[in-house]
Amino acid sequence: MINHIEVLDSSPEKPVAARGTQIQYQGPGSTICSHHNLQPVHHYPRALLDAMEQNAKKVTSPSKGLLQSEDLYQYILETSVYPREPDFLKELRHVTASHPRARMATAPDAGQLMALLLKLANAKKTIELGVFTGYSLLLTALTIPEDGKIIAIDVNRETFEIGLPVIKKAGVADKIDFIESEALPVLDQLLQNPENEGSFDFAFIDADSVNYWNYHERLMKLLKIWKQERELAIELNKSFAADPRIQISHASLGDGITICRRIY
Ligand SMILES: C[S@@+](CC[C@H](N)C(=O)[O-])C[C@H]1O[C@@H](n2cnc3c(N)ncnc32)[C@H](O)[C@@H]1O
Repeated sequence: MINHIEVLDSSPEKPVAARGTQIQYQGPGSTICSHHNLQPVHHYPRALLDAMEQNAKKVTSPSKGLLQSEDLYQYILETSVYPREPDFLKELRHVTASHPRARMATAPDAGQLMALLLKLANAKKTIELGVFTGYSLLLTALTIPEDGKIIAIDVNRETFEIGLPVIKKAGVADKIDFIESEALPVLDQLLQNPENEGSFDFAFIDADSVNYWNYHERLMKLLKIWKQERELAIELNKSFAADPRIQISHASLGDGITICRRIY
């Protein structure tokens, strides 16, 4: 069962003090996160750094992902990603393409995964650190429900404004509270209000990698703690029992199986 999700973008193209990606999954009451481990680059073996450089060269435009072959990456984009990419996101991607730092934008294949995680987490209240022109922000806004909210923080409002017309056209600008600021003080300010503790369903961290650990520590307080599976199961069983639209059989098999038949 996935609860809140913290996603940290760990592209090696970012101006970072560390390289390497750690992906972590914890079971029930879970957190999924990937982040740079905080070792300076020179702590890595030379051979590993050389291999990383070779990989970076092999993957050309758009040079996202860790695939060894550009053809394979293109195949994935063309087969599974572009056909399902919402038109407003395509438009935002094209608007961003001429920007000299266009490569900072979330890649569409990463976006596809992020949309899935947002849905799996049933995310409604989210926070994003590092907006750039807004690809991941628009994706989040399109994915969360009508009454969902996103706090989006970036030091640079100018780049946010490049994508803003598309966000407005998509009709999701009302879900976004953009804050032009360094991310850390905003997180600290959010933590001043106890109501914000444990209130966010999803966080996307895509700003300055040197601060990822600082962000992570604060987000551990801001993100929701998911109820344990047992509590959820008890609540769910109560709701099933009270739901007149279904006929149920709660069988004492294993640790319990409920079979529902829709009758209304
Ligand atoms: C990789 S880009 C974000 C890409 C974006 N998520 C997207 O999908 O296009 C990183 C952004 O982080 C912002 N940034 C860098 N340091 C920051 C900080 N300390 N606080 C807030 N934003 C920061 C930069 O201005 C830049 O727009």
